[in-house]
Amino acid sequence: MQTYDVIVIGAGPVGENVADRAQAGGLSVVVVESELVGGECSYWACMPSKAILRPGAARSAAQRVAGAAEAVTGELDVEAVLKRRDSFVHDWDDSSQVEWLDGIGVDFLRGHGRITGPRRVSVTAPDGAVTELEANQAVVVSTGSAAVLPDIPGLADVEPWTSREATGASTIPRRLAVLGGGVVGSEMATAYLSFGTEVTLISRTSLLGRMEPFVSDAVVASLREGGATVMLGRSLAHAERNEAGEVVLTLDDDSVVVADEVLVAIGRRPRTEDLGLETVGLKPGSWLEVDETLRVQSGGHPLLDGGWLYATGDVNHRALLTHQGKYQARAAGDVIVARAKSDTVHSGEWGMHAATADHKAVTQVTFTDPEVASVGITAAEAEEAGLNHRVLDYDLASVAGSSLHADGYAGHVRAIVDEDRQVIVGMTLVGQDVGEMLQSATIAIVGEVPMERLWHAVPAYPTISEFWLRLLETYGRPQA
Ligand SMILES: Cc1cc2nc3c(=O)[nH]c(=O)nc-3n(C[C@H](O)[C@H](O)[C@H](O)COP(=O)(O)OP(=O)(O)OC[C@H]3O[C@@H](n4cnc5c(N)ncnc54)[C@H](O)[C@@H]3O)c2cc1C
Ligand SMILES: NC(=O)c1ccc[n+]([C@@H]2O[C@H](COP(=O)([O-])OP(=O)(O)OC[C@H]3O[C@@H](n4cnc5c(N)ncnc54)[C@H](O)[C@@H]3O)[C@@H](O)[C@H]2O)c1
Repeated sequence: MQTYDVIVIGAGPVGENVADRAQAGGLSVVVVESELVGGECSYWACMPSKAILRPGAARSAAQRVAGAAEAVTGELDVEAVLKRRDSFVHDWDDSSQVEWLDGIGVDFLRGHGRITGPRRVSVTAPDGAVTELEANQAVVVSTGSAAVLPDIPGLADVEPWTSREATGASTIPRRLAVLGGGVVGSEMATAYLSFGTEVTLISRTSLLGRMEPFVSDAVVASLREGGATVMLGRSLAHAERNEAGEVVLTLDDDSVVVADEVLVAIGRRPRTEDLGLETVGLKPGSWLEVDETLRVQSGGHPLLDGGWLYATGDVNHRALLTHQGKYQARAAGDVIVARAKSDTVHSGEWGMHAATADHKAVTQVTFTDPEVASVGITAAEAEEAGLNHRVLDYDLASVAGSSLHADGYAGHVRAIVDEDRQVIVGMTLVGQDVGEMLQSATIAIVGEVPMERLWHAVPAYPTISEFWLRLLETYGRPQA
């Protein structure tokens, strides 16, 4: 039995950050990882997906500026794109990340971690060796999530791609069908379209359905303009591979889509099935519900007494995004230290040990073309919450900076204002390169900057950020 103050199961971006904060606070920490240190994000998600999206975005950006367009006339060099992707994923080798853990004084065990009882974890190494661990202070579950594969007749037999195969491909199919119009489906449709693949995107609903409605309209229009077939309001009924090796998908209206591969991107499930949750009164395979300090809700179960179990990142289902998970990790690592030292815990709204932004200011950039950037709530969510609010809309094409940025720039911004407090509580932008403008809205929301004060935050001319001024003009000058 080896004893540490903190045991972290899962060394994705989130687990790594919990370990870093707890260690920096003077606690002894061990991290357990069954695959690669760096997790899904580094090797099969954020980094490779953005690496394969960026060349298409760079080409389109040049093609939208007369003068530059004439200099960019060819197709993407897909081999070079994939080579650049491989450099971002370090050829799926995590030695630099393992070295980093070592450098910060965190111990590392490669193997599958399972909880065996209160504060106890058993680790089975790839060679079958078992190490038993005990935590003085906390066990933190940061095991992330995996792609959901629906139980649709024939689908498993066609060996569908998940996001792992889509982001890690070494050869590009001529035809790709994409099932699911969420973030993964929309981004991968965009990337493969840029490679010259014939893309068919099948979605039950509009695309990126939880966002403002104008988002789907813009992304669907641009995918179609780029040559993709986008089928909305359709689901998959049956799949098979024919003798020629093609994937034949039959949809609910009996229409048929034929492709070389099918990517299934219909959401995520928590990686908690084989984690020993049953040994502490929790349900295997469930998301781990946490309080504001990321401590797993005990539901009164005596085995969780003392609040020793934490869950950070995708596995707690608060916001399945790397940056939100890392934000939780900083709070969790610090609060474990505070509790260990009997220091004050700041768990109130916006306290340093509370993950308040998970409810009020989740940020997300979807790297479709046009990009989508969102923070806080949508108009529909404000309505649902019964908030006294006002919706401000502005056409980004009418901003001087955007017309300089790209010929025929198309885009839209919507802000949601809490009228009782006169502060912005949500913003969504669609348009080329809007991702880099999101942080200004995030600061306005988290800082609860009054509309009246925002008039003094003067955007530089001629930048796209002048949309701020246009939104304020739409809202109206403060009355004397
Ligand atoms: C295609 C795709 C693109 C994405 N792009 C973005 C993006 O651009 N921006 C963004 O913010 N988010 C993006 N995401 C989401 C992002 O990948 C996740 O939110 C993030 O990886 C969550 O981090 P995590 O540390 O919680 O989990 P993970 O990254 O999943 O890491 C969990 C780790 O735990 C390990 N593990 C699991 N079970 C055990 C066990 N029992 N014992 C030991 N180890 C275990 C796993 O091997 C894994 O390494 C994307 C997701 C996908 C699928
Ligand atoms: N740029 C980014 O920030 C980024 C990129 C990729 C992924 N991610 C994260 O990864 C997570 C997973 O992405 P995702 O796209 O897999 O999930 P998602 O939840 O974004 O979208 C899943 C889509 O599939 C649909 N769907 C569900 N069941 C279906 C079924 N049986 N048949 C057809 N459609 C079905 C849903 O209606 C939804 O539109 C997201 O929550 C996101 O936060 C983020």
